[in-house]
Amino acid sequence: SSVRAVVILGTGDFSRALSTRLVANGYRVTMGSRRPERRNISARSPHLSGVRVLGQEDAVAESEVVFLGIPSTSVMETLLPIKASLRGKVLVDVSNPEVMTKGATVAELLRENFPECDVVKGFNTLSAYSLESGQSLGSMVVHLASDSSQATEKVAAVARDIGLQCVVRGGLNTTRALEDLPREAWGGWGVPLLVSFAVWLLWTIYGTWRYHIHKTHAAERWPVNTNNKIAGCAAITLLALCYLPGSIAAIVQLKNGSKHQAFPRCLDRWLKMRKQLGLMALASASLHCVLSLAHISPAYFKKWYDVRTISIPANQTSDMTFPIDSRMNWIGEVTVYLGSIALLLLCSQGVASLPSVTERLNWRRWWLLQSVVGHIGLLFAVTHVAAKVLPFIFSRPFSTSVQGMSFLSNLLPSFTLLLRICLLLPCLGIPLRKIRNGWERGVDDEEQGVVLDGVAKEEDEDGAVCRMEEI
Ligand SMILES: NC(=O)C1=CN([C@@H]2O[C@H](COP(=O)(O)OP(=O)(O)OC[C@H]3O[C@@H](n4cnc5c(N)ncnc54)[C@H](OP(=O)(O)O)[C@@H]3O)[C@@H](O)[C@H]2O)C=CC1
Ligand SMILES: [Cu+2]
Repeated sequence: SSVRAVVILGTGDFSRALSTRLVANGYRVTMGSRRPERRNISARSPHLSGVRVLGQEDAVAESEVVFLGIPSTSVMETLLPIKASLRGKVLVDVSNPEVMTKGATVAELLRENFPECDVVKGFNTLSAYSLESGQSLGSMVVHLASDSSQATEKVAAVARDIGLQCVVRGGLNTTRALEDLPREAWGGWGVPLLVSFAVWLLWTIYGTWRYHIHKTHAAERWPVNTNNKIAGCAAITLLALCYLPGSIAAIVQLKNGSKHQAFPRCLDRWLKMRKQLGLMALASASLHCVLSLAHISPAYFKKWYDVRTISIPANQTSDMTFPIDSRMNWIGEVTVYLGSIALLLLCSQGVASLPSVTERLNWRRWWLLQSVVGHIGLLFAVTHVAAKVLPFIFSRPFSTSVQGMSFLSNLLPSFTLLLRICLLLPCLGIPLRKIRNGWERGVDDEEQGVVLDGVAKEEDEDGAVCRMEEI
């Protein structure tokens, strides 16, 4: 069914944005207003020419599909007086309540009060701004909920006509969840942000104590010099926190002798936070890189440079020029190199985590990027920090090295890496693969039909879905 005419009640931001898209796609749009004579919509924008504004009751006669672009609080007072003329219409509730309300949603109230109408809830997750200006409309998704599949299809057809994708969510009893969607402002970022903040705070406190109280560096070195160390430590800590839970999950599976048991709740939540933790690691590493570039010089990184000294004879009488060039020594070069590669690999992770890229990766490439490239990135990061510590570890008291931020910050990442290497050893790696191919301890092997030499059948491999805990 192709509805080529649409009615929109209200002349506000949402109504005008939706009209712009509809008009551009050849729809005849009629708006319903409380004061139609004062709403010269077609004069407001050249994109809205041809849009007619009528009184609310007159407007609804123009199409079967009526979008309710009015505040949720005035939906009932607007519609009840014109109930008779709404008979048989499809009412599209786009509202997001200003305040959280308990009890029935607007859509549910509409169903109750307008039994002769079909009610569809949707479009509320869009913003008027993106609707009006969105260039890549293909990636914009509308969620629809309704008790009537015909009504849903009519609204979905309109949405598809203006370049939107539709997700059908179910009946009107799911509208509460739909209204909560835009409210989930943190969208899975709440806990990871808190964790990142805690990691940063910890290193800030330690770094400030270490350099400005214990070592008496001048306070003016705090913003760049000290913060650079803090950012580096935070980055590698967050990176470790991103890859540690995958290995812990593997250990849990080995211990259970099965992959069919649920992980402990906290591990499960930790596994789901990895993307966000990885992105926070990337942000911290980028800051570390910028700050490093800002002050990389022999004055700050003595140990990384061949420092040239000149001696002037005491009885010098005439002017002399001394060319001084301080090149980086091999420690400096290697450290910067390893750090740069680590950042590069981390960036590739960041790009791969963009939804538009993730959607286009098949599971195998995704696994390669997230797990293989990710662990190589961790390896580079760990060796980058180790290159700062190891060359000097014997030339100064061990207790001094241990207190250093580089040494401390590398403990957890090294442990994470070591754990992963252990899991690659045949004695653990082979049982783990068997478990991930479905083998269970304590179940008759013949009954399971799993390849027992531990090498998964290659044909199984490509058909399988990516297993989250493998990363
Ligand atoms: N703006 C956005 O980004 C989005 C908005 N929505 C939803 O769309 C609906 C409209 O939002 P939006 O366009 O931003 O709001 P606006 O305040 O910009 O517009 C609301 C319009 O509703 C009409 N209206 C009818 N009755 C009343 C009343 N009692 N009080 C005030 N206005 C009334 C008015 O038109 P007139 O004066 O001509 O009668 C007014 O222009 C809301 O339910 C909102 O939750 C959903 C997704 C995104
Ligand atoms: Cu570094």
